[in-house]
Amino acid sequence: MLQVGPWDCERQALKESENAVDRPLALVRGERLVEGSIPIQRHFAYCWSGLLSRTEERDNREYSLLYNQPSVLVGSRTDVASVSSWLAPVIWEGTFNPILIDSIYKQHNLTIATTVFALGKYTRFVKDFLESAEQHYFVGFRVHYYLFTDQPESIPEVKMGENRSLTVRKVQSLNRWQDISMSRMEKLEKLIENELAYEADYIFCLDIDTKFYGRWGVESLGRLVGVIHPWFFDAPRDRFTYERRPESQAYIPAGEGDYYYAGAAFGGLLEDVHQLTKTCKEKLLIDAANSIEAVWQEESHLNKYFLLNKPSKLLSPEYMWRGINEKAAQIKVIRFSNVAKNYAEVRPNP
Ligand SMILES: CC(=O)N[C@H]1[C@@H](OP(=O)(O)OP(=O)(O)OC[C@H]2O[C@@H](n3ccc(=O)[nH]c3=O)[C@H](O)[C@@H]2O)O[C@H](CO)[C@H](O)[C@@H]1O
Ligand SMILES: [Mn+2]
Repeated sequence: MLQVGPWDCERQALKESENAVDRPLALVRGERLVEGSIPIQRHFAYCWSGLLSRTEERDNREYSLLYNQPSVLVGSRTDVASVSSWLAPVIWEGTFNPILIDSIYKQHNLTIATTVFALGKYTRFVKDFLESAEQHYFVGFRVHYYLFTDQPESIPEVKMGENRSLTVRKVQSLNRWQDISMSRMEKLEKLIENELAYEADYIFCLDIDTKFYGRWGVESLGRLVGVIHPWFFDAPRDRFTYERRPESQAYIPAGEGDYYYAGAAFGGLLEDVHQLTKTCKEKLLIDAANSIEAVWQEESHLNKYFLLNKPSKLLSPEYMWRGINEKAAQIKVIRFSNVAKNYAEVRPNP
């Protein structure tokens, strides 16, 4: 007589849906894995996906995470490079599994310091930046924002989630936007040196005239992290707007360079970003003493630094896009983007 157990019924039902692959990931109890067949494991994965925290609280036994087998033969993206020639990963949508990577980093109890500057009329960008960050940026992780401004009184109240905080620092007003932009390097150097050592593990330094539209999470963490500039990701390097005058410390000769990196976002471990900001500040000072200002200010120096000190991780332009309405075939998700601004109106000088 044919024995039909409860597992067989479930197995049958699941076989039918087996081709609807890409089920959400979930924690599954270890002993079920031995008992069930593959479709049954998937079934549990699916059914339990909403219950992770509750089952974890209830039961301290070991859990394993179910997900599609990673292939060593086929990359998940074939239209873009997901690794540099020095073997730094390039992070694109589809190259990582958000739930898996979150579960790995969750165990480490990390704090991500995040710096922004809003001087003069740029205070108008603060509200959208912070509100959108609360929705998309390292959700579920500890984030400490540091906001530097010449007008602390005009910084709006933004409701922060659990384990998230904002520190506002007053800084001196400056007359030229170029000086505001460049002065960030020194402020960051000092912040890391004087305050962050016991406060944070990683730091990201971001432009404020921006907004988050999609996940920016732990997949972005690395020792030294650069973001590929959205206007140059598909350009040959002779078109990159590197500083081309040998008199500047930011000089990069024709025929050299890897990528063109955005000045609007970089990060990494405190120590590595400290070294970066300190070096860029020193080079900016040497340039100033020689009466030369690099064509894209600190962004030019950042590009020189990254040429000599290769980032250990690269973020695709999904992490610093041109604008929410701008499209490119390779950009499947806009995570963080410039917001439109009238340069003449918002900047203190041309
Ligand atoms: C997408 C990108 O990579 N943007 C870079 C680019 O132009 P951007 O046009 O993005 O520069 P920007 O005007 O946003 O200035 C950079 C940042 O300086 C701050 N700020 C500037 C002016 C001001 O009046 N008040 C104020 O607070 C603010 O945080 C702003 O986000 O080149 C700049 C340097 O030339 C920086 O490297 C920017 O990061
Ligand atoms: Mn900007």
